[in-house]
Amino acid sequence: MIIPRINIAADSYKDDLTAFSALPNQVLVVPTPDNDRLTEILNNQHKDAYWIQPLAFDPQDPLAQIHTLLDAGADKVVLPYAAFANTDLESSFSHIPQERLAVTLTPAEFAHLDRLLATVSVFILELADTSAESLEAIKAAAQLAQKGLLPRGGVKRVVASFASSTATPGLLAISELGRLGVDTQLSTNVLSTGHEDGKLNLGEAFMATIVSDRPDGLFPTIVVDEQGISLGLVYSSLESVVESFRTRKGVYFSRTRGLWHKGASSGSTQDLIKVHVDCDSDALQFTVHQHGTGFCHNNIRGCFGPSSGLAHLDQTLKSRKISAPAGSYTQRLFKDSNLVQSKIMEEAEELCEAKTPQDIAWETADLFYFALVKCVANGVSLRDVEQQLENRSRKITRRPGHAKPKWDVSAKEAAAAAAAAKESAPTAAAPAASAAANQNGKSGRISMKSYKMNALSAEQQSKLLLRPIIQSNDIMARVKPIVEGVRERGDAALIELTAKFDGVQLESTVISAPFSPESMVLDEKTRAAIDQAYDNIHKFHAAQLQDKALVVETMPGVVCTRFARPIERVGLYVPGGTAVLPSTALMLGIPAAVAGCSEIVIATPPRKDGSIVPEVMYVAHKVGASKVLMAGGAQAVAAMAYGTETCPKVDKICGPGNQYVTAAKMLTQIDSSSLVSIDMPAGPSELLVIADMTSIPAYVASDLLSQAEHGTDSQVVLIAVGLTAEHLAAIEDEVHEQASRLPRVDIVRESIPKSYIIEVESMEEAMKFSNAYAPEHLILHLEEAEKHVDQVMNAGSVFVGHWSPESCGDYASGTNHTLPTYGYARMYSGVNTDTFLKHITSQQLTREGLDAIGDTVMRLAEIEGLEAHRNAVGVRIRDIRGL
Ligand SMILES: NC(=O)c1ccc[n+]([C@@H]2O[C@H](COP(=O)([O-])OP(=O)(O)OC[C@H]3O[C@@H](n4cnc5c(N)ncnc54)[C@H](O)[C@@H]3O)[C@@H](O)[C@H]2O)c1
Ligand SMILES: N[C@H](CO)Cc1c[nH]c[nH+]1
Repeated sequence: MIIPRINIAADSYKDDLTAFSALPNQVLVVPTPDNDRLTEILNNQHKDAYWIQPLAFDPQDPLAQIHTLLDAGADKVVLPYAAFANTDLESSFSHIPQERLAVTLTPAEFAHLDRLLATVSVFILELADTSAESLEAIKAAAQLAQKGLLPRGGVKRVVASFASSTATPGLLAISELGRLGVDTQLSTNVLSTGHEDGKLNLGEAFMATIVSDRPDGLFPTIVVDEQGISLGLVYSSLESVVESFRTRKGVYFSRTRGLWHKGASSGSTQDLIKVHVDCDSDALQFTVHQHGTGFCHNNIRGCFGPSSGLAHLDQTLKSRKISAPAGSYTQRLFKDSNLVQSKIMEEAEELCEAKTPQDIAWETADLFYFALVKCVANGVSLRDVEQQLENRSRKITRRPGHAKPKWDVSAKEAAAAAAAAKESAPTAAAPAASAAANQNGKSGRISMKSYKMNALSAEQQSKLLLRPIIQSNDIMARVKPIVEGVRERGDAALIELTAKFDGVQLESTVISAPFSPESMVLDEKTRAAIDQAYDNIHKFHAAQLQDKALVVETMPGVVCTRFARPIERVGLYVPGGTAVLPSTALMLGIPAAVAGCSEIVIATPPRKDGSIVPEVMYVAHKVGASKVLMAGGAQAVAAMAYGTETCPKVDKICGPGNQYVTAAKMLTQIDSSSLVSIDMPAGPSELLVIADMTSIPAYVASDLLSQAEHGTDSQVVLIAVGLTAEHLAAIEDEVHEQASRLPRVDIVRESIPKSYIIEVESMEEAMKFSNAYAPEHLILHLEEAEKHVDQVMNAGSVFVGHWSPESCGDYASGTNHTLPTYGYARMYSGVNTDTFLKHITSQQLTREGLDAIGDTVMRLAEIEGLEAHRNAVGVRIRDIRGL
């Protein structure tokens, strides 16, 4: 093997680095370790395996300089024997891995080689000539040094170094050294990638130590890409290697075509990165950067098939960056760095929360995907990332590796434990202590972002209308196998998924009516509250029922009718993930019962003990549900959509839920084999408050927080109409103070930063923004609030004036709380009695009526070319008119 010695003090050093970069190692000779050129070379993230040979060290602290060089990415530091001569090797060098140190020895110092065997891995023997005497000396040294393997694998190396051009060895001498297992180090002054007088050709010198074991004298050559992934197997000849070093391209020897410049005709050329020789010096490995479609003539990347895993993802993303299909998710990610950032944070959090091996693999895959999107979007390849890892592995001084305080979970847990201990102490001040404990070690003000409408561009205003990002593609990918599992394997899948996601091992999945009294035992106060809520909600929803048919005589003798019929079988999803919501059972069950649905199935996640909360069971009983399905999430929706052995298939699924529930509703709705419809895509709760100077800060803040506490994805918005700075500050103070006292402060700490305040000058501006946002809930904290209801065009439900907290609508006033979110209030109504009805129309015509309308129908049928339609009227008209 040839090892070029590059003097980086020379003017030609950059050209030399490039010309000899394909060799596995280079020795860089530098005047001192702290050399600017060297720093620049080592700062390049694609460091080569450089052996750094400083000619002079700081005598005060040579070890510190060696550490610095190794940490900076030097593969080895080359020291003169003098550095080891009068030192206790054990105490000075044992902390430096042997494979990171090389020593230069003059002929007079060869005898000391023995002493260094446990400290260095490379012995560079300086030779004045290639005389038989010199070769004999180096042979003896080699026999001594090459005994045994290095502790971490690999072998010790002996290198013959020829200092001056007068002593340049010929190819024969290099070959002879190679047979002894000795590498040859040569100054770049005596090497050339071309053919220059008085210089050795690099390719020829390189090949001098390599011996083919084939009758045709060729060298099997494995071609790999930058990541070491095999592209194919080819053959090299002396001539092709010489040409490859000269052009720094992939050049091989084709047994049919001779010298083969890869890609010359196809365009799939290769930049040469490295040439390695195998351990017994009879085969080569070319590392290349492959251009074009790939290496293989079958138009794929490699002859052994396409790449897989991260390398495949890296290539796919790179090609998508050039030509992603318009509107594709990846294209959206490339354009929206905020979206990528949000996804990385989201996936990192999910990975931290993942517990099972399957979930950890899933979340890691998600995180890798978005991280790689960020890399590719910014021109960073997977190889660059791997290079960073390799660079880090070269450091010998380790960082402590502590997490930043913001992410230090142990510190947070310690703080939470301290706060909890303080809370339980008899002298602790209850509210403050509970706030500290509830914050789970987090501190800092809980505040919404703030904007002034007149400072925002139209584009910025539109961005504010978007809800916190929900990645439907991702969620869909997770939900699909769940839905398919339940469709194909019914109850068995349901039981498995409930164990996985809800941590409950169920024996059976459904409770059938009549429900046992023990399952719905409630204290009096709770029962009375549910009863009163039930009565009000029932009253309001019963009033919506039009039990009389609509009858209109559109022309004399032409009577059109519309009448309602209940949807027979309905499935009601009652969320139960982060909060148990019997109120949702009321909001869905009552209109279904009022509408007259004959089969009502209520699905809700079971508690850890495998039971359903008695409040939900009591509501199920009151609304006449036939079954309670003990399942949550996508699996519950799938069970109701397709039916299982125990869960009846329903015709419509209603109810809110998290993103898995919503995605499953949408998936099953578009599957025509399920024949199921849904109410609407109801997602994370949201609220918009419009407040003027008559608003009461504590009330405004309490309303905002009432929805912010639902989930981390909830969003609340405050439109401040002409508020003074003091008034606004009072609301913000209330938000922080009230939030800090909430048991669900952890959720609020995540949802409030996704929420915002927007200051406007007038009510017109406020209403315009609110209608564009189309909130699920709208609260008017305004003077004479009722006068503004007329201007509300888009909202799920409106709460008018200071005395109408949104919570009343959530529970008991009578209106429904299952409402459209994400802006769907532009086109959807909240759940109501009609949700559980379908309308059928009918008509009856008299003889006179048909006579009067007949010509119109026949003409229109004629225009559409539908003769049978025309004839159905014509055949009767002929009788009526006696034609
Ligand atoms: N718009 C409305 O009218 C309205 C009303 C009430 C509640 N909500 C909303 O409903 C939502 C309720 O969400 P929730 O999570 O508390 O309860 P949920 O019942 O909707 O979801 C819980 C279920 O999600 C599934 N799940 C959890 N992690 C999963 C994962 N990693 N993969 C697959 N499935 C998983 C589990 O099966 C679990 O049973 C909240 O966003 C709330 O704001 C909306
Ligand atoms: N606010 C929710 C609708 O977005 C419903 C609810 C249930 N319990 C309390 N609130």
